[in-house]
Amino acid sequence: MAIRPPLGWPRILGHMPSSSHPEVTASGRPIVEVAVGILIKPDQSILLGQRPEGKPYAGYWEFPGGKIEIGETLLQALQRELQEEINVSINDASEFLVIEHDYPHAYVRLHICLVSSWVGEPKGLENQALSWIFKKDIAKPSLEPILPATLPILEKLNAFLEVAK
Ligand SMILES: Nc1nc2c([nH]c(=O)n2[C@H]2C[C@H](O)[C@@H](COP(=O)(O)OP(=O)(O)OP(=O)(O)O)O2)c(=O)[nH]1
Repeated sequence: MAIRPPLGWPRILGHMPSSSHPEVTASGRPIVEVAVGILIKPDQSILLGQRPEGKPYAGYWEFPGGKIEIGETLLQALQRELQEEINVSINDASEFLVIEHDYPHAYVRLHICLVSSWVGEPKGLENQALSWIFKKDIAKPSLEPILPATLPILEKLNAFLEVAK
């Protein structure tokens, strides 16, 4: 797993990570670019959702988000995924982390964004369960199982919130 901060990237999330010729790993696997949103309330609780039936790792907890389509900016992909999955609309987000993970089903690059303001009450439009996690539980939520690449995000977020307080 590789973790790197998105230093020097435009804060407006205006870049287009997906292309018709995706980047490939050293072993030739295409890199799937994914937009991930961490909804965070003023009390610093955050939203997790359970992956719906029919997807790889169904039932695992994750942050809302999904694959970035060709020609979409990161912000556009995040706006679309949050609307489709949890019925909220957003105008802005800030990049937090980029993480890559090699799953059996795909090699993914997660563009993780913090979302502190949205319109609408989050609701699982794909029949998925949603759960708010209190700040004190972010490092080790009691929800199980959690997607392998999502666990280090929770640890990084917890460390970030500790430093930022
Ligand atoms: N949304 C999301 N995806 C994550 C997280 N952690 C993690 O490893 N992933 C992986 C799982 C998937 O391989 C990939 C997201 O793809 P997806 O299958 O959910 O995307 P999608 O909603 O566009 O799905 P579809 O159109 O193929 O049905 O990223 C996370 O916290 N949130």
